[in-house]
Amino acid sequence: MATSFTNTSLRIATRATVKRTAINPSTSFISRPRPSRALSSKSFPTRRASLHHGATLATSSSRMTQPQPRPLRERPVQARSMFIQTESTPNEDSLKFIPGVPVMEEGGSAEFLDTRSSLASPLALRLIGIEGVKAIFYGPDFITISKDSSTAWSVLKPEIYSILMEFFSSGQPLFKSEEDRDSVGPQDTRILDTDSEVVAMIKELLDTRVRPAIMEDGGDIEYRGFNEDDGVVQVKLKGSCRGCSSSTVTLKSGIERMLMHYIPEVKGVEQILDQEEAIALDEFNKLEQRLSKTESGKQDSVLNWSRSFQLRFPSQTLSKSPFDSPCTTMTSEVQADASSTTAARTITLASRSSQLAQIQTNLVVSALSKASPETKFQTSFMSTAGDKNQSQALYLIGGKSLWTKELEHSLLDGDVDMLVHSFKDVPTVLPEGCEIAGVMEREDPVDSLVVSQAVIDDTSKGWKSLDEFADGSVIGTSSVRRVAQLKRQYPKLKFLDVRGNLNTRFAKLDSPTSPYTALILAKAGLVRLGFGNRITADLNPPTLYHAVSQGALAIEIRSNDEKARELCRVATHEPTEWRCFAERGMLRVLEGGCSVPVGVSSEIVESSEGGSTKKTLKITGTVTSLDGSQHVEHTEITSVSSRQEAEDVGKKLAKALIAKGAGVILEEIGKDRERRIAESQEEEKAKASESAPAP
Ligand SMILES: NCc1[nH]cc(CCC(=O)O)c1CC(=O)O
Repeated sequence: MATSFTNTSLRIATRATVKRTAINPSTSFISRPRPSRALSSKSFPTRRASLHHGATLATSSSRMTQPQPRPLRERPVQARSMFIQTESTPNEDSLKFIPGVPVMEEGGSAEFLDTRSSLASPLALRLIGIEGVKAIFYGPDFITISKDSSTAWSVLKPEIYSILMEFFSSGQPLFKSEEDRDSVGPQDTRILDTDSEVVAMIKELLDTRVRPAIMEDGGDIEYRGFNEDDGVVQVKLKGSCRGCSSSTVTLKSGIERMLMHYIPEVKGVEQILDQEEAIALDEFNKLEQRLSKTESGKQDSVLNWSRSFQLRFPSQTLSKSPFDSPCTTMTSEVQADASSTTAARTITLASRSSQLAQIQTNLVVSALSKASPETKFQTSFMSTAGDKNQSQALYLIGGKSLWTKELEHSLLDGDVDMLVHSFKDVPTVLPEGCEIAGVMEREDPVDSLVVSQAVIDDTSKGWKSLDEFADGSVIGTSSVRRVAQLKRQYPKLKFLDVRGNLNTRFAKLDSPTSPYTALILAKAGLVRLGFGNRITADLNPPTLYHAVSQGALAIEIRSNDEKARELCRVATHEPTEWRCFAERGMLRVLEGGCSVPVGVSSEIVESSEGGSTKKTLKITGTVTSLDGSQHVEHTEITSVSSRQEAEDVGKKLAKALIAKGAGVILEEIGKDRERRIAESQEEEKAKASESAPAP
């Protein structure tokens, strides 16, 4: 990373918490019409096995001692459905390509550093043949490609995309033969009969705890040995971690501490470096020393920086979770003083790193660029608490700012300038210093029913609406709002949580062992991701009132950023803005986040009245008890002439709902949530004491 310090994108290059992707809508995403079926009926095995001592460790390890026969099979053909996503890694010269289909289907990983090793895999061979490509790494569902720093991604990407598309749509196997696959895959963490208990535990921890987190950032770690005399574990960092300076910090503060915590015999972790990595690291250390000596305000001629710098290492890295994504929690940050402004300011838009969030951010960028062609925009993606916690019910994690908190930190720190959110995920109360300055035109805000393909194809069923579903049919949704409203009208239906991105959800829906008859999802997300053709029916009010601000995108800025506010204003769709502010006004009074069963529907009707246009807001709000037994509904119809007035109508609506009994329903829900949170905390505590290290 040291070489990238020489330009003005200093903060970009060094903040690993912020993932950046250059804006180039035509190449960032390559999309084609979706097929009528889900991409893959196979969901990835999760490797986040929980770690217990003794017995559990032994049983889960035996799985690894007896490798299963793994027949080489044709890959499913994805001819019409390729959608390749890229994700930046903490290493500027490594990029994660996510084809949306499994890569290493049986788990594991493989790395190719030259033509010779690439002979095992036709895909790797083609990729390594691209001039400027230095290494290829296969993960479970991604391919990390590393380049030399003198070649730009913009030069490499088109060819990489076309090779990946061609390969994944051909149905060819990833490896030439089974032996080839076995020869490249990591054998390192397979637990052998000859391994001591300590080594088995190290391998288990690396495999179940460290590896999945590192893979998030496009890298991998390999176990290389354990010295019983001095207690040092040797590892090798691969993929995007190869030659990346922040991975050294990760190694020391994260992996080492964790291994030492669980295994008292471990006294340290040491990285095995290739020669060129050793040189790069040495350079980094020198630079780091130089930086810490640089005094405030002094000119640093070598790097041409004009301001003061701070070198900050996070002081506390392992407060709660023993190990999280290495580069989001443990990284060295070099930060330039943010006040070094230039005439042409580049506006950085940030969002979550999900595919939908990236698409939405790009939509906003193109709207802003249209409104202000002379302004430069770039994007930055990061994962949030909501993304990381995929297992717990949303209802229980509950924190209203699940999807926005980390992003808001970056905004307030001045690392980014605009946050792009699904408006429905934005809490009604924003942090001090932040505000919503832009609202883009809304997609259809309704929820849609997506019936499983098997049920549609089954001639004895062929159900296309909730009315037709047999008693006991299971609907997949994690939204208490949807469950509450539908329980009330369809007591025959059952509801089951479903999480993950849309591909994962469709895979769950269409799996042969699927418990679900159908899913209910926001139409806007389906449409934006190109899954519109999977919609079986829309569920309009009064069957189902949608979530507050559903289908709209909001741009959040720092309140003191006039330039950003001005840009947002031009790109704002006023009717959407007013409707959403009215809906949020209601929710704010009801004090609910997206996890309370509050539904809404709104419209603004324009009419001419004596030469001027009159805008009439019609808004209906609903509050339903969790079991569907109680339900209140109220409608306001008022003429409005500003966003503020619209918001006030929403507040008035909320008060009317409370007067009709909504307050009692919400209070009961609040109590229920507290009880369930307490229960799940008890469970966690019990689990934690079970798995605590032996004294
Ligand atoms: N809570 C998840 C969420 N947040 C935003 C959307 C996409 C739809 C939108 O922009 O409102 C979704 C998916 C869903 O509810 O199905």
